[in-house]
Amino acid sequence: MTREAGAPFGAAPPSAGAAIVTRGLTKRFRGGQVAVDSLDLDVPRGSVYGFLGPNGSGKTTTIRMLLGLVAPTAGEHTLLGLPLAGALPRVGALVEGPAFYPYLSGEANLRRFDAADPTASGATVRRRVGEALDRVGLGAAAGKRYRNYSLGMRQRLAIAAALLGPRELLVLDEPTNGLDPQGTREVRALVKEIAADGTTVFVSSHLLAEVEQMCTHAAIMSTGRLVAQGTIASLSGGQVSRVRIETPDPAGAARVLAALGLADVRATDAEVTAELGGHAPERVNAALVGEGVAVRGLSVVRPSLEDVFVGLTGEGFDVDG
Ligand SMILES: Nc1ncnc2c1ncn2[C@@H]1O[C@H](COP(=O)(O)OP(=O)(O)OP(=O)(O)O)[C@@H](O)[C@H]1O
Repeated sequence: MTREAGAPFGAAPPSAGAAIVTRGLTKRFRGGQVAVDSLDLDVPRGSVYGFLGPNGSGKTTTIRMLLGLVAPTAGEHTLLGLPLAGALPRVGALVEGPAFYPYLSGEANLRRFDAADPTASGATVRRRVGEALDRVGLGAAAGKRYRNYSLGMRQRLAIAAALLGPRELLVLDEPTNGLDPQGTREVRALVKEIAADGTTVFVSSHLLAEVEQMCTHAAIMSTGRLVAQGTIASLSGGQVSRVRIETPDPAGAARVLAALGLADVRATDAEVTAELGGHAPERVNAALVGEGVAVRGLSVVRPSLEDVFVGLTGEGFDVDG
């Protein structure tokens, strides 16, 4: 690939508003295993971008390449439209969380953490630590010892450590992993708050439901390859919605749906489903009732990211969380 003067890449120029762009990003470990295979990511600014894939699909390796912690075998990337060195001061990251001292307070831990950063100014540390603690909702617990923090508070402190400077992009590797349900809720809410303040958040997860709840966009990884990316709505919209009718008269309902022109009508003992297509559910209901078919329930089943993932890869997925 030839590099044009002034342009980060010679081919497929990234959009101006991109927070992260990768082109052909590849990592092959010694021994020949390809952990990440020619990855082309486009992460828009302002998005909460879910980087979704089962364990071992290459998420952590990608994040480590994005942050310069491991060298790519091939490919290129920019953060905030800049090469890595220029961008990193504006990027906060949580990868394999920082180790905190259990006997020190949250505030003292952040001060120690900040002191280890040669680019951080000692003159502003008090203010920056205070602001980071407030931002993650730990202002009132700043003086409490770390060992007395709940799991959610510990993870929020780790995120505070990533927010000790002004950040335009926050990269979080599986931030809810190992948390209890309360901690998980706290971290998800915090991610949304940080994004609402205008920071782009790139967050990896192996949990589909989590990405659907928390993110505006997603990329789906499978064994090192990107199988889809886009807004959550566009990813789910690639598959068709179905209407489901609960009825004591499935045969009658199936006839009405077929007569209306709905495709793929399937009847069981107590319900009928069909592809909704462009039909309005209320009209389907009216037609059924008009034809004397008793309707106990009518619902529209929208495809989830799980359906998309299974359709694209044939693999199952963790759906809890
Ligand atoms: N240093 C390494 N040397 C050799 N292989 C590695 C190394 N690091 C990761 N791998 C392999 O690369 C593949 C991708 O791993 P990676 O950790 O990036 O996946 P992941 O999606 O983040 O999964 P997890 O959530 O389990 O960390 C895996 O098969 C892993 O075993």
